[in-house]
Amino acid sequence: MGYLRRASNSFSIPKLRSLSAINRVNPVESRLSWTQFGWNHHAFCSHSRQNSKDNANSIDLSQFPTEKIRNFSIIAHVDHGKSTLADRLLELTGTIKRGHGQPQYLDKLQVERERGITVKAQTATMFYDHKFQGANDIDVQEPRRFLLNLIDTPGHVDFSYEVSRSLAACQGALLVVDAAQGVQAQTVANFYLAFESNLTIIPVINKIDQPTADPDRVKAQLKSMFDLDPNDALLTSAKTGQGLEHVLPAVIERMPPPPGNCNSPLRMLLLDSYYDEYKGVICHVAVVDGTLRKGDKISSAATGQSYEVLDVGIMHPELTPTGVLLTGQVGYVVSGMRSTKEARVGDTLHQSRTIVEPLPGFKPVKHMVFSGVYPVDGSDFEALNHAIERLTCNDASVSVTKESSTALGLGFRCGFLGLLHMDVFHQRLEQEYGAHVISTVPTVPYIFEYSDGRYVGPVITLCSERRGEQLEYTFIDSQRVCMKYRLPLREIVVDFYNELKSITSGYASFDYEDSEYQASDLVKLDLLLNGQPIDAMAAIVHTLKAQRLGRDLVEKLKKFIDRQMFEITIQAAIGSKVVARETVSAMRKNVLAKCYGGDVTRKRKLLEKQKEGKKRMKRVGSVDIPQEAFHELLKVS
Ligand SMILES: Nc1nc2c(ncn2[C@@H]2O[C@H](COP(=O)(O)OP(=O)(O)OP(=O)(O)O)[C@@H](O)[C@H]2O)c(=O)[nH]1
Repeated sequence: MGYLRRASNSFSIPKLRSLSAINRVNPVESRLSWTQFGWNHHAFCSHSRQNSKDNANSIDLSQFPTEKIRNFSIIAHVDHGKSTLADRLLELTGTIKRGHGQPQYLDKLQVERERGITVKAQTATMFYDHKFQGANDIDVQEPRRFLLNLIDTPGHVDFSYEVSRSLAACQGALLVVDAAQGVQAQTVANFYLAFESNLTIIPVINKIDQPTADPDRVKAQLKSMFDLDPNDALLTSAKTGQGLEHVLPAVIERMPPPPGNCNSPLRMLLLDSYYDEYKGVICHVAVVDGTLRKGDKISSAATGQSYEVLDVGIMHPELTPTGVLLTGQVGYVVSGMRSTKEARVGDTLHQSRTIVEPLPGFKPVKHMVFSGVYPVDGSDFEALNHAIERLTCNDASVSVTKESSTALGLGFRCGFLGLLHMDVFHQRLEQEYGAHVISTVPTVPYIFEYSDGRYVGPVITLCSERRGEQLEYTFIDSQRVCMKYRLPLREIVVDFYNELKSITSGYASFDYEDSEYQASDLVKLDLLLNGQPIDAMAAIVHTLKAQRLGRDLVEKLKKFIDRQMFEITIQAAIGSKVVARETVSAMRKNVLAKCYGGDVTRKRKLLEKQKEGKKRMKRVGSVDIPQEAFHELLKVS
């Protein structure tokens, strides 16, 4: 079994800062005396999905002061069952109909459904009636209705920015772990994200219906890695429904309510946004202090611009207007913002003409992979510009700057959090905006790590071949090991993950984070066509690998270039030194075809003239490089 996790000082194991204490601290315990209550509860369906539309404006949020609100996230490694668990909780509370025919309800994007992964965090508001019960069964109180905001987050490392932003609106997190697979890379990473945000963490061991489920082993891992009390773990099967009745009561009883002050001036955190053709930018917000009402005039702390609140409501799970959002509530606001530059994720929105201390916002994104994005057809530049504008409104973690290339024309240099993120971005551009793009070789620095038992040898070899430096080697249990490496990003950016998966039969998982820059023996490898450098194909490579890579690149490029009437040279060069060369020979026109017999001098003259002409063509001739060449070369370099 394999396991791979990130090389990070801040995430190194063991890192056990009184976790048990944190998990038990409930800031409002004394106020509500919750600790005296045991388990007992009933799920009352309060608002069905159908109703949510009919009940627009009829949901009275004033019934929900902060002590009746819980904001929590579901975090986990990829495929451990977050979205399925979210579905079940939405059904349990009547927020969506049971058997709504659309599994992973909160995975709304086409790309999420096609790939079966969560890419965007999604919030849904649920209502749940809960009965607190005392130590003896007679002491049961009347059910109280709670407003629960559930945020389903992505599991893949490339979208961890989504997770960290979502956690800013939460006071607790359900840490879902697959009962058979146990703790994996993103379990660790997400645990620490939640832990560092001071959230109350409830471990949920899911998929206990599987024949290979081993909840006791997972409990032991949770204890040894995170110091989480095994008795606090909930055992569930989001598939069969087993154990789910304990989840929301645990959320209500163990997690604290949001801490804000309803009497303070309004402060809300802009969590996310997306563009709607009719309404303009729709912002997802968490009201930290005060109250927001439809018609209010609000301002952005970042830009100073003011807006009128045109619509406000909750995601129940679709947009459901409520006319108001109170302290601690999470919802949406439409305020006539027209562009992404106005809706800045992490911004503080407040009542106009009121001075407030801006909220801390979010850590700036660190882009790991940069790649050029160009329209396939140069005349589509403006359309691509528009599409990227709209898409970045919904994906604040992409950086975009305009750039131009002699080979590809006008385009954009985009920064991504990883290759999957880059891939998903391209797919969304195509699916949601019909844009066809060419992307250039990804460039930039990375860092990561992993582990495994049986497969340790090949993994170590792979890392050494990729110029990795081992930093740590720890056993998680008898079958799993966690290895930390420092690797040049360039070495893992293209096919490292695939190779890792293949040499470990898919068992290894890995995570990474950036490390500081390091001095290295690097050169710029240029590709030249007829002596002209193709800037979009230039690469920074390690000196030791430059020659081999140069040879691979020119050989590969040769396959994509059609023969012309003139000879084409393809070269790889470091500065003025050519390290590899290939020639695409010219098609030869038979200029002597019409010379029947004739004297030798005339034939020679014709051949000389042809040679001259070809030289000229070679000088002025331009060579078409098909777009597949860019994709194929990306795989080589
Ligand atoms: N046997 C079993 N399968 C489950 C259970 N919960 C989820 N699954 C399956 O596990 C797979 C992954 O579930 P998801 O809910 O998409 O996992 P996720 O954690 O949201 O995945 P990402 O969004 O990609 O991070 C799906 O095929 C589910 O049907 C469970 O309790 N038991």
